Amino acid sequence: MPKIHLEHITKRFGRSVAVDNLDLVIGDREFVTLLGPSGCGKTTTLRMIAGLETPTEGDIYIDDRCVFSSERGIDISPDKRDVGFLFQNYALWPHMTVYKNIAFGLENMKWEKKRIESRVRELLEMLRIEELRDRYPSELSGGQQQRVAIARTLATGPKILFMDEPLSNLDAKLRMEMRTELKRLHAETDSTFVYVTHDQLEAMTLSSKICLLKEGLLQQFAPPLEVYHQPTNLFVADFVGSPNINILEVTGENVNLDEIKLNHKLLKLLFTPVSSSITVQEGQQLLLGIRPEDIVLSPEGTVAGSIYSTLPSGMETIVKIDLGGQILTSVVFGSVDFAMGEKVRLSFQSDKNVLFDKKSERTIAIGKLL
Ligand SMILES: Nc1ncnc2c1ncn2[C@@H]1O[C@H](COP(=O)(O)OP(=O)(O)OP(=O)(O)O)[C@@H](O)[C@H]1O
Repeated sequence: MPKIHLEHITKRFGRSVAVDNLDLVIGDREFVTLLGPSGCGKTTTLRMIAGLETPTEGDIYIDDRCVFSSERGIDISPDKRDVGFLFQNYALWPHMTVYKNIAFGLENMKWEKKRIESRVRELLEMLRIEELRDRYPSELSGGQQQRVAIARTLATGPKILFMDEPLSNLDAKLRMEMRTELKRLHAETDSTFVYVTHDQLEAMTLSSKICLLKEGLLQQFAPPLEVYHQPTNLFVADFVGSPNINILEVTGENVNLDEIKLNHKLLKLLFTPVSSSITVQEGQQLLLGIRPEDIVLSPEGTVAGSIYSTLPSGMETIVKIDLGGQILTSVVFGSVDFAMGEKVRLSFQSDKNVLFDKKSERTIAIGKLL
């Protein structure tokens, strides 16, 4: 049964459209990330589902119950939607111990003392902070405070947990650690997680599904690897992945989904159109997307290029290759070193290269280069 259902949700602030006719079905116990550049409507979407913002148009259902309908005049308040929040500023009450901070909501709900004790113990254990139970927030590190805040939010067992950039105040190492914890936590609770971030890596690693927005418009709603390998358009392909996907201009007259010309070399294409209605016209301008990790440097490579620069970082090396004026980025596992200008040969190992129509920027086919 779908847990959250958005139908034709639009939010306008004056004349500007923050969210534009959004349809979304978030399944029970999913970990959905709202992803996109600053101002694309992520927070507004999250706040509308939570009941903190009123949509201009549309309907929202939670567990088949209508919690908002612009036409029918329904608007259920946040406290009656059975949801929990975890925001960037997760301020704990400074005069309360960790135990008290977590127990507070349960005391308000008039739970019995014994039941509260066992629930708090369970959460302290789940978040691995048992030894912190009698400390005050000022005696905790940022990461520890964040764990307590998560425990406090989870205490009442909300069906949906909303998180708006909850890790953005933490340093890189702690953020990584908390990502691991959040993913583990999601598996351990029965809650559906709706998470806002502009960090594509965070979205890729955490989510069961990514909802990628641009200027209030949904670009793609799919599992992370589908977004990565089968992007619906150029924006999506470019937004996920680091280093970014390579985009090459492909000369029109050589393209009919059979062959392309790349740096004077004809390459055979084994591509499958994303829809049966797609045809490529003679002379149509196309863009070819190749992920950096799919470029293999070897003497047997089919295409010739020269080294533009080499950036080793220990675990991997980013190698920039000049291909007749177009600079290609490739990632090689481990340390390699090339001289600037050195001649190399390369081939494309993946069957997930993407062909876009240059004008509409839509994906038209995915496949292999021979
Ligand atoms: N209360 C408001 N009044 C007017 N405009 C608003 C209001 N809240 C948001 N907006 C506008 O709506 C658009 C979407 O904002 P939103 O906060 O949802 O974006 P976001 O994707 O979460 O961005 P960020 O990553 O920067 O937080 C932006 O153009 C923003 O300026």
